[in-house]
Amino acid sequence: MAAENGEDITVAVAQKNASEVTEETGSYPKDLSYGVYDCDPSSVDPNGTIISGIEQKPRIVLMGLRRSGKSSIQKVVFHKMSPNETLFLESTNKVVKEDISNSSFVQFHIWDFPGQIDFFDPTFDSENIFGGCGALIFVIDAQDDYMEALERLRHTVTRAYKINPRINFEVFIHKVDGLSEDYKMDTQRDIHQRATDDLYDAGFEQVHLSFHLTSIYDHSIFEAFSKVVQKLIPQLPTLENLLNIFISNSAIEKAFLFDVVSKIYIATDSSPVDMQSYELCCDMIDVVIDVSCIYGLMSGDELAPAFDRHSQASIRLNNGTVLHLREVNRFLALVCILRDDAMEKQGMIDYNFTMFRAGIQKVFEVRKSQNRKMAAISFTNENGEAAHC
Ligand SMILES: Nc1nc2c(ncn2[C@@H]2O[C@H](COP(=O)(O)OP(=O)(O)OP(=O)(O)O)[C@@H](O)[C@H]2O)c(=O)[nH]1
Repeated sequence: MAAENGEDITVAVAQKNASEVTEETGSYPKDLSYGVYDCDPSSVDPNGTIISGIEQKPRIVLMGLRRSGKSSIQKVVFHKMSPNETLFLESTNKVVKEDISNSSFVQFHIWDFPGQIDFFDPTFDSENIFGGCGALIFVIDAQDDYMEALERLRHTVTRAYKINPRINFEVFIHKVDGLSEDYKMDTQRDIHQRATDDLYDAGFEQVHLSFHLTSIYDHSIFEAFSKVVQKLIPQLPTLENLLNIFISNSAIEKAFLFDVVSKIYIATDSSPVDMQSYELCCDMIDVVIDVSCIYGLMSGDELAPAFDRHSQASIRLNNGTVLHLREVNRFLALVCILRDDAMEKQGMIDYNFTMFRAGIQKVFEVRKSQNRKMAAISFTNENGEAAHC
């Protein structure tokens, strides 16, 4: 098989029942998600049990001027829409609320707001919208004049901050595919400077904005979304720590923990992320799923998932690098980049991976039991009477 850059690669995909499968670890149950974000009395019963289906998930709000690209981002990242198809998307004229949780580990609600939303409209319930918001993504079209967008950004951020100072404010400087490298950097610097100056002048110098250069035509939008989602995962430092321990003991150069469906990485080790490595790992997931769909399913088994507990693959590039993928649970895959010679110690990698996987399972079990306890406490005060959060 030939890679885009002309490198020859060999693909070895271990499928169901393949003899190379070294250990049987089983998949985690679906409810080992990253947990309840805010304690909402309506989402737990008086016994403290989280009522399935209405579990409170982090909310991500997408805002920005009309045609800035909000709906396209959502469709490309979570619905596998091809970027060219977004040309035919109609303008959104009401809030579109979506629950991203059907088949993925990355679970949250995403609210896509129409471009010209009027904050003074009595139907715009700021308290409710910003009150339960985990991240506010403000999309700015970098190919357009952005002065109006900056004005709207200041207005949105100040209003949201007054209601909920815990919101993570993320600015997507979007559609940068049309800009040269130099112009991209200049635009980012300019937008950064103006946005922070505006907030300073408005007396909100304590508000922190994060900036991301994005485009739906490359992996930058997935990378930016990964960073947004990671901030909403309370267990992130533990996951990073586990990854650090795993790679340093297995002679691995870089490891990403991916949500397979969205290709968002929910954690990586502490070495810097370079876009090329991230793109390679994303492409590897596509290859594994495609090969699994074609050759991995047994006849009469068409409805079986392409990604399951036996999924693992190694792709050897001709520059001495190997990409190695392992299933962690039904939704998560570990994708590692390592040197060819490190693969000689496959037994050690397998053993460390089993430990890593068990560690991850424990992290989510602890989180789950903590959530249950919190929910129970919120329903009984010290006199044993029913109380509210
Ligand atoms: N070049 C380029 N065009 C993009 C990008 N993202 C979105 N677009 C285009 O921008 C246009 C507007 O996209 P939408 O997603 O409808 O914008 P929106 O912000 O949801 O618009 P409203 O619903 O009116 O608020 C579409 O034609 C998209 O194809 C990008 O990264 N690069």
